[in-house]
Amino acid sequence: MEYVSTATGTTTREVVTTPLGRRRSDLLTKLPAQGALAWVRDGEGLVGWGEAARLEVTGPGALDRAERWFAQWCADTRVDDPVGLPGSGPVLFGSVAFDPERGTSVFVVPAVVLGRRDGQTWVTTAGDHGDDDHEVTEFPAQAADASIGRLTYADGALDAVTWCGVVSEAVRRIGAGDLGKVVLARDVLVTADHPLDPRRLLLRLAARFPSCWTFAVEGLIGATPELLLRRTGDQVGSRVLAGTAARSSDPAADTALGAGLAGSAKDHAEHRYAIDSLAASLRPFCTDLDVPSRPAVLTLPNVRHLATDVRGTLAPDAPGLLGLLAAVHPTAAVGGTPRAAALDLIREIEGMDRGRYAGPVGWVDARGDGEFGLALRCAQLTGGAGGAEARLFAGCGIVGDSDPMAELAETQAKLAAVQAALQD
Ligand SMILES: C=C(O[C@H]1C=CC=C(C(=O)O)[C@@H]1O)C(=O)O
Repeated sequence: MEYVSTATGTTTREVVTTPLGRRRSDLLTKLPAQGALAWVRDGEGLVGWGEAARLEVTGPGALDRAERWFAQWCADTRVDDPVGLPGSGPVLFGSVAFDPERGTSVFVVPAVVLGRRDGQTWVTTAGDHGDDDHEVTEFPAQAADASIGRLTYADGALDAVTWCGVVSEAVRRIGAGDLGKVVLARDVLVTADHPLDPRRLLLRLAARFPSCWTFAVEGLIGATPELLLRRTGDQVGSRVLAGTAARSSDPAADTALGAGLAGSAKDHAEHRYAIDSLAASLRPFCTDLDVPSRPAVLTLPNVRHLATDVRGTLAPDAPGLLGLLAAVHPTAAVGGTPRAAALDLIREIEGMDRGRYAGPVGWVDARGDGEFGLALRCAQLTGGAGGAEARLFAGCGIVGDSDPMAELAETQAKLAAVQAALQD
């Protein structure tokens, strides 16, 4: 497909997608260490680097502004895209602040994108970049096995005991009838002996969590099991998670933990809030929305979750993907119910700036197709270029019968996803 903008009549930029046939090499090994952008699941997806365009945005209407900005960028660009698949042609990577009105959301159109879908691989180049930007470097996959030495952990905003006190306060507020559910998170700080190469972390996360979406945008790196919204044409989908159980290395105990989750009234209540919030905010934009009545159990190496896959058909006048994200985020998987009361309580008692943790992260293309997950099970690399520091995050849904110690243990099980990928 090729189209030339007539919006300005002066097309100066060009985006060219070139098919590369059926290749099997690992997309993540092609990334440079600096400015790595990634959205990969089970060997397919997109990786990008370099910046043809960039937008940092904060304040009311941040996502709608980003949507208009990318639409204009595409309208002013000559596109040559013979591949014509979701993710080919111009692509915008985004990492949205948990609170887009107060935090900064980052959007990047990469200079180079390598994509793979249904076994087909392509490369897209954007803007007036020299050949150097298009050169594909190779991070040796074995380098992911290299040690980064000792890791030292420190408390983030709150120590564990204080955080349990915050959970108790939330339980009290829920008991008092102020709200039904709130998600509370904590952070821990980690310092390594050697620089934290994002590619090492990405490769290790992708290998351990092939069913999760391994992502990187602006130093926020993780493998999330939760898909907030996928749009393909007029089809929209979401994988809603809430309700968690730990795993055990003892098979009988592990089976019992899984059965306990499947039968847990507390976890089903937590899950229901998340499903209802997504369905209520998405339904007005859909001609039909299929919400299964009972969740499935999703098993990951470190935890199990209650999971529901929601599917719908968008109405012809539905907003674009970024506009839809603005409508549905935050669901009660990361915020709470009622939404406004939960966000107020988070601001009042959580004691931490979430930044882009628990915000939407993913990509959208010029057709409006794209995928955004929730930035969970992630680390924000904080040490700058060649840095060896990171901030890790985990949160839990709190309902009326939550036990603070059990919630602390749940954050530890969730943090273990990134910790295991960092460690030797
Ligand atoms: C907020 C997080 O998880 C959410 C997603 C799945 C299960 C959750 C839970 O059971 O509490 C949380 O809602 C996190 O991992 O930081």
